[in-house]
Amino acid sequence: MSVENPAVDWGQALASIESAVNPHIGSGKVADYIPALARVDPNKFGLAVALDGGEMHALGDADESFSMQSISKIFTLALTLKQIGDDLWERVGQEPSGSPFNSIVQLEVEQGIPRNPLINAGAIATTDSLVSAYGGGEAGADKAIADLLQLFRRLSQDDSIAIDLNVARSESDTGSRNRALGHFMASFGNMTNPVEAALSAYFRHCSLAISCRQLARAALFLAFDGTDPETGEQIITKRRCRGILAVMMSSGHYDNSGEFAYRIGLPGKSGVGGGILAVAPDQGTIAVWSPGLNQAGTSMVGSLALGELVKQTGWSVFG
Ligand SMILES: NC(=O)CC[C@H](N)C(=O)O
Repeated sequence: MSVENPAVDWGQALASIESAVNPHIGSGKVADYIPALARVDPNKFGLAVALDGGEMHALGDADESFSMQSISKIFTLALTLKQIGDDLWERVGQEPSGSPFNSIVQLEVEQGIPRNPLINAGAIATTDSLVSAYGGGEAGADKAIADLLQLFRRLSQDDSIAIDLNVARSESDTGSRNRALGHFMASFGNMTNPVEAALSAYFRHCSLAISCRQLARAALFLAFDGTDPETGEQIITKRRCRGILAVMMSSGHYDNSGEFAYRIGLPGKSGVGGGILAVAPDQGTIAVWSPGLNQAGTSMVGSLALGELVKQTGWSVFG
């Protein structure tokens, strides 16, 4: 669906992004329901664009690590589809929820089947499938996380990427809502592992610490039909890559997904750590980070930066 664009003048594009975001740096509200995230400096802003062939353009705090949070759900989904294939879709839907990320209301009406793999309930169910694919229980959770971490390190070409265990602990200590989602799905028979085992993997993948530069590099396979354009490694098939991008477009920002698609026109995924990953098919990936969030949990300044980037590059998939 992408269109041919003339070469982008990156010097000019980054300068326009910088002047568009500067007056707004610090706006929005830092997530505080996970105490470890509340301590992050709201004035941070970083952006990185990764292109085919290793070309990279960056701005601001692009080398500083932040908490990946729900952006990790994309990589968990990719690895789960690789491990168990389309069986996943028997227990998780593909429809937008129109509800907040941690909502429980639809689950009762829809018999414990979460709307999509990017809301918390759907990501917990997906993680549960992944844990089972690695043998199940706490040992399966540890193996799944070890493999996911290894995938990140390989894709970002950086072995220093790690899980921030303080954030993971903080999430677990305040994780009543996610536990409720897990047990509620279990009551409908939609959990295969003990809820705590699935959650221990879920909290850990949400707590991966990563920089914009590392994230943009790691996600590049999503812009090139599931294959890392530099190494040639196929991470997922073209068909599944297309499916993941479709789910990102329709559900990547919860009840803010429609507005994001309207304004930016790229498949994306936000996290309450203030990161947003956006994918421009056949062009490249963009990772942006600024901790202040809007009501739906999407970075305010990050989304402004993406709006300006699309204006400068013409990268919207809608032409
Ligand atoms: N939207 C998000 O980034 C939410 C992820 C967070 N780890 C949670 O479970 O609540």
